[in-house]
Amino acid sequence: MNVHPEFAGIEEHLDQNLPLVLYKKQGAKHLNVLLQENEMIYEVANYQESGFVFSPFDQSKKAILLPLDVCKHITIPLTELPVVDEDVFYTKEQEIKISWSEEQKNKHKQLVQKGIDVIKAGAFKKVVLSRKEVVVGEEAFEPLLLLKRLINSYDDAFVYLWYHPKVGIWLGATPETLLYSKENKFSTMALAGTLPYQSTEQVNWGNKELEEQEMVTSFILEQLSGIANDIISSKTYTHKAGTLLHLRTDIKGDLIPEKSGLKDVLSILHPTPAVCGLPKNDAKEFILQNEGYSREYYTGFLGELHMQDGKGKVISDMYVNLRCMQLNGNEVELYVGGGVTKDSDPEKEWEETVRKTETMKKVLF
Ligand SMILES: C=C(O[C@@H]1C=C(C(=O)O)C=C[C@H]1O)C(=O)O
Repeated sequence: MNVHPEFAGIEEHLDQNLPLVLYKKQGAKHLNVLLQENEMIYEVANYQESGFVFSPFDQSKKAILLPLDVCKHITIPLTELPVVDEDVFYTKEQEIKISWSEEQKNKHKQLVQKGIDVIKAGAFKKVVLSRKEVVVGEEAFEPLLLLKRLINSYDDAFVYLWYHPKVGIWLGATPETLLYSKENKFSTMALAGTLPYQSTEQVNWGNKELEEQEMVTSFILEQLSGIANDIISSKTYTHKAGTLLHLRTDIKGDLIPEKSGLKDVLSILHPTPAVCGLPKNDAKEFILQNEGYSREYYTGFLGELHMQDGKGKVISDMYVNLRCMQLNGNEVELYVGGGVTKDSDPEKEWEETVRKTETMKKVLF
């Protein structure tokens, strides 16, 4: 097997502390690489730029851009990535390391209970509540090795490694598209509701999951109705994401250029009730006041802004930053959450977050 000649350059780029992103789309056979040639931090100004966007959850904070005109852009066939130890499809069954305490568990359950109480009191209908879990390894984790394992494990996800010396290293394998657009055509999805995958996708979804996913679909349809034409939504179906199942509805249509640019569409959609809640502003306020930590880029979005696809067409292709982690030497911070409604059970919500950490933990050890 030939290792692609550019690969050494990527390692060197990381060693030189220069910004980069490496990413693979669902089912793709190649890795995209953008290597920024200086260490400046560029912010997205108006979403008319070209490059790779990395946006935080909290829109009052700026999104970062790796601008195409200061980046070297390479694509590497997956067959030419370096071989790693377990380089068959990564199916290793392993014991998942526990890295949470009873105290953290109780804290999260109390947060969920508070969410339920506020919903029952009529303040809002849904809120997505999350937490951060820290995993400590015996030695420093190797970002490129973790990326390779994520690629091997989650072919259906958008898998990435993003680095900026002023922000840090983030990695993830997200199942959720925020917005794809080509000319005036767009597509998005409503993804919510979670069950463990236990060797079948034929599962009976409960009312809680059906309702919380429906809220996401209705929100998206309602928000887009003023700025898009010919909106079509698919049937709601079960979508497998690693060891989890979600409910998913695909939505597509035509944007009305006079009514909305990409910036407007993104600010209308983000954060959707899949990661924030409903009504959006009340839920967001509750999150910022009560979660007790900063989500940073988790549940933000990331992806291509006005870049060429394989056929030379200019597209934008953004994903919600889920199943993600921040790497810092031998410490990894995992970010996980779940949707809370009046029918939520704090114990089950806790377990759901534990299962979500497994997506990342599987590739750490
Ligand atoms: C918030 C997360 O995931 C989101 C919440 C889901 C849920 O509440 O069931 C399902 C998929 C995602 O939209 C996460 O993975 O941390």
